[in-house]
Amino acid sequence: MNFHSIEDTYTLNNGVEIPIIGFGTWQTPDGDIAKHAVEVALNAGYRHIDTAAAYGNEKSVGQAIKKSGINRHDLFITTKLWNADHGYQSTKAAIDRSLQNLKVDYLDLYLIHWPNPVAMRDHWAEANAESWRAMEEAVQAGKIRAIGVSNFRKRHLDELLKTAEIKPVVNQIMLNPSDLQSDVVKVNNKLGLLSEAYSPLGTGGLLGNETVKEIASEVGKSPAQVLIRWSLEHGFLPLPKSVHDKYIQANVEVFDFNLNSEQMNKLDSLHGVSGLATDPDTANF
Ligand SMILES: NC(=O)C1=CN([C@@H]2O[C@H](COP(=O)(O)OP(=O)(O)OC[C@H]3O[C@@H](n4cnc5c(N)ncnc54)[C@H](OP(=O)(O)O)[C@@H]3O)[C@@H](O)[C@H]2O)C=CC1
Ligand SMILES: O=C1CO[C@H](CO)[C@@H](O)[C@@H]1O
Repeated sequence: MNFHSIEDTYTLNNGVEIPIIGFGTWQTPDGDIAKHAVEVALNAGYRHIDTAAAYGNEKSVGQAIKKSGINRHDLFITTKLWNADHGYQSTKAAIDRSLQNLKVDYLDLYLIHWPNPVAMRDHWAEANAESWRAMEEAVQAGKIRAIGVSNFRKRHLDELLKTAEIKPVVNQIMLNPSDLQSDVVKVNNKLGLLSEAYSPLGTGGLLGNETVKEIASEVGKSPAQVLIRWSLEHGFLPLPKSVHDKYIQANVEVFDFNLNSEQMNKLDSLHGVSGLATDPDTANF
């Protein structure tokens, strides 16, 4: 893939442009830490922030965005519907709550966080369909520009598409050399969904891997930069998270090198070294 800068975008299947790297915020504590991290990210050139109601930091993300003075239209903000809020009425309320927390008039992308919460296990398909209907209405009302899913597998997508009038644009899944999830990526591609790569660094667990370190020294970059570049080379959209200024900055300095096919193959063969994606049908939340 031929990317040149953090300003490059992918085009979603509804025509909306999405910046090719998003700033992750899971486990970024609400308050000063989240505000500072987002501020540093925006200064470093990130324009795409990935948060979720479940991360508990939407308010701080919103405050940092406001303080930055960056034009709202130059930002891309994603948040997600938490498991407790599935269903038509609850989803409507959850969307309004996220808008209120973030202090924005619209969201760029809103995702169903998990397809099969424990509390919905006997009626997950109906719950997703109802949540989706509320999300579609929010699109019609101008509250959301694009809607998508996260942690969905083929069966969840097939069910959703039976009733969806607006097609999902994104499936955000765990994607890194430890789990390529080729079956899910294949389905995403077939359906025209962009694969967003969460935990691109294996939540930090891949950074000490010998193969990753060896390739990092071959190309003169850090392990994190190699993993983020790996994601882009695959056509995924990586969402690296950090609360440290120097890492936040370094994680977007990935446009001055490439990985050759031998290096990509070596990384692709690291299956399981840092765990596998959680099965959404048995996940305990
Ligand atoms: N939809 C979903 O279900 C999920 C979505 N996500 C999204 O994806 C994002 C990223 O995934 P996440 O699992 O958080 O983790 P990442 O794979 O992005 O790894 C983050 C970890 O790596 C460390 N780190 C980051 N950059 C560097 C660097 N350059 N050098 C050394 N260490 C570094 C961070 O430390 P430190 O912060 O201390 O700097 C942190 O411990 C999330 O924040 C969230 O937005 C994640 C999980 C599930
Ligand atoms: O985004 C996420 C971060 O971690 C959570 C677990 O604690 C997940 O539920 C969720 O997918």
